[in-house]
Amino acid sequence: MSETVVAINNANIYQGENLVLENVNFTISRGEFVYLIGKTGSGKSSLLKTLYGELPLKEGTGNVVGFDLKGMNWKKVPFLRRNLGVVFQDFQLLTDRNIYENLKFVLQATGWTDKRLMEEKINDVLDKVGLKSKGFKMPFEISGGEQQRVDIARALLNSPKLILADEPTGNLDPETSDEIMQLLFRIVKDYGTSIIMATHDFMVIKNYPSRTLTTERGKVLDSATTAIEA
Ligand SMILES: Nc1ncnc2c1ncn2[C@@H]1O[C@H](COP(=O)(O)OP(=O)(O)OP(=O)(O)O)[C@@H](O)[C@H]1O
Repeated sequence: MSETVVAINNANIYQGENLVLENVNFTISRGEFVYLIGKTGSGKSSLLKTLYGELPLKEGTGNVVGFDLKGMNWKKVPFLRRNLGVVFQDFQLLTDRNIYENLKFVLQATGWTDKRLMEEKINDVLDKVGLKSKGFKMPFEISGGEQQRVDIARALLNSPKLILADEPTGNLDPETSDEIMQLLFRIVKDYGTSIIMATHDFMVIKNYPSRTLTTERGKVLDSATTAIEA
């Protein structure tokens, strides 16, 4: 039996008083890559926000990397986040320091203190994303694709079992998107990380087919259990 990293059962997802998604049910196993697609405003971000504790789960049950979402105390949310990697399209690096120092800043903010361990970890994640020799570069000295790689490196810092990626190829040209997709699929294969990636990029889905969750008319359809067109 493979390890379950996300289990959502009979969940209703709200934005304030508004019900956005109803009766959501899905599980994701270790090492699965799952797309999250759907029209603008159909609830993708709301679902991702629920998974990383930004929106409370009011109805139904949810477990993400061992954390119970239902009734989660806000004090626990940082611990959940430390066990997740989050990648956004509009991620901004701190412009006053190089890439290495940007990553060190994140480690320190999540409780790391040992200098040698931090150095090892930063070199490790930069190596994983193919930027080992670029740690000394300032943010303005690297390309959009490299910035996205740094964001993925940042997401890997705390060795998460699950990465949530919201449109990670949204601002990239097709060739650079392709490189980012290869990197994400390699992370899944090599480290058994699970990834949920929200996207509008159908070229990417065509070139890298995988299980797909679709938000549509207040429901989440799952290609693993429903016959839907991706
Ligand atoms: N902070 C908020 N407060 C109130 N309503 C919100 C908020 N954010 C989103 N909504 C509403 O919730 C619904 C779902 O929005 P959501 O952002 O989850 O959609 P989405 O599928 O991620 O869209 P996009 O593809 O544009 O990112 C929409 O009706 C939206 O207007």
